[in-house]
Amino acid sequence: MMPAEKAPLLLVAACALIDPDGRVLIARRPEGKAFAGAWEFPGGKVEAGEYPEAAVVRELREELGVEPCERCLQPFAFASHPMEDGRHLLMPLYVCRKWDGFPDPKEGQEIAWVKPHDLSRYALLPADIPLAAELRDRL
Ligand SMILES: Nc1nc2c([nH]c(=O)n2[C@H]2C[C@H](O)[C@@H](COP(=O)(O)OP(=O)(O)OP(=O)(O)O)O2)c(=O)[nH]1
Repeated sequence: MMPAEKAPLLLVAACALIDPDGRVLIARRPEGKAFAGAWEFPGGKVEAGEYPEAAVVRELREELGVEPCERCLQPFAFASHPMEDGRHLLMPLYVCRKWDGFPDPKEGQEIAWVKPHDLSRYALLPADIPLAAELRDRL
């Protein structure tokens, strides 16, 4: 899709949790959500007045019951992607290697710990495909 010259931005913040073996946590969007069945990095929309790191902490808590160390969220890459509804997605992706708690899917989503070079085997959301390539090449 050709990007439109003007489009309202949708700001979403996401995070790749990295375990001690270098695997990345991805989650499968549950039934009932837009893009159900696609794999993504945990995260969600940044609320009005919220900064992106706080949005990541809030979403990881809500979706997975984990408490990342906010200082340990490391900016890694971003997605800039035209959406089908006419908006334009801008999504910083952080990486995080330190958190409290054990990731436990709270919203019926499936989760997987995946080696970066295996991320391409999963049906990721389109905006995430270049991010997966960056994780493979730079992590
Ligand atoms: N969380 C997340 N969203 C992504 C990724 N890649 C991508 O294109 N998106 C898109 C899908 C959605 O259009 C949007 C995020 O919306 P969402 O529905 O997950 O956010 P949310 O949890 O705040 O949603 P809600 O409360 O409105 O249901 O960003 C990704 O890796 N992680």
